[in-house]
Amino acid sequence: MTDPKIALPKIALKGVRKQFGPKKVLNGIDLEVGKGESLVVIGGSGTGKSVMLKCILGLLAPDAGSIMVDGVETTKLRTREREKLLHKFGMLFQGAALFDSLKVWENVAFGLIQGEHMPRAQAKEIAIAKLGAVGLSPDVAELSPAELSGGMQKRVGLARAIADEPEIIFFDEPTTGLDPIMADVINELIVQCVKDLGATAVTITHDMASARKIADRVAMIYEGRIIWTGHAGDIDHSGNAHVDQFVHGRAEGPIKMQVRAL
Ligand SMILES: Nc1ncnc2c1ncn2[C@@H]1O[C@H](COP(=O)(O)OP(=O)(O)OP(=O)(O)O)[C@@H](O)[C@H]1O
Repeated sequence: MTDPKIALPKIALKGVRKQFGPKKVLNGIDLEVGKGESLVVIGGSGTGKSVMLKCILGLLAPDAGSIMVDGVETTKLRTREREKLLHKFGMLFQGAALFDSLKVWENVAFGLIQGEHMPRAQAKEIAIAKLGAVGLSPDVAELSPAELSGGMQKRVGLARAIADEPEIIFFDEPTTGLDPIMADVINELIVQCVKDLGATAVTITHDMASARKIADRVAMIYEGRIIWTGHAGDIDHSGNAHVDQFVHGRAEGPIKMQVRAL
């Protein structure tokens, strides 16, 4: 008999809804991410990609629906259980979100020292090793984030995201603000780090070059629902007019952009 756990998705969302006042942002999200899979979520600005990630992390409570991680329902967890769950996650935020008051290595080691109460010397050793994994030399460890270029800051953010060797990593717009070559370097590092860790990855991005490089599978969100999922190699012949328009960046098509300020 096969073990049912083998087929268990790492993350499974079913009927997830979230609205702010009258504004319905998530309208019944159904999505599964397999263990060790790299899923890229694409979709226009303001379609709810970040809200979806925040719901998975428990930073926002969905109004309805189920979110399972490793087969465990997470929407009703108590604080302590949620803290335990959060140890499974690493996150690379849009804009890297580093603390300028801390040195680079202290940023990387932040979760190890604060979350796991690891001694500073040991955490520093790990931080320097993780900086090495993203191509930064030990002398960078002593600098302040303000002294680094945008690409280097992203590398530091990536080193921080992997420092704790998380099972799941979220990447929120990892290439925003980078030139195309540095974006490609970051994409390659993401692929390498995720592979080395054997982690499950969920990336949200508008950058199709990044999606093509990072994704095993792509999901498109539109009007609060996942309207298409498919293998990364299928995005150019998805058979879905919304995906086609987005992937090729056409102004004309079924997706109507809000051009006036709200
Ligand atoms: N805490 C909040 N309170 C009220 N509205 C919110 C809140 N968080 C998000 N929203 C709204 O939800 C909608 C979706 O936001 P979200 O940040 O998820 O979009 P996104 O798809 O990640 O966009 P982008 O690609 O531009 O980052 C937006 O209209 C936003 O204003």
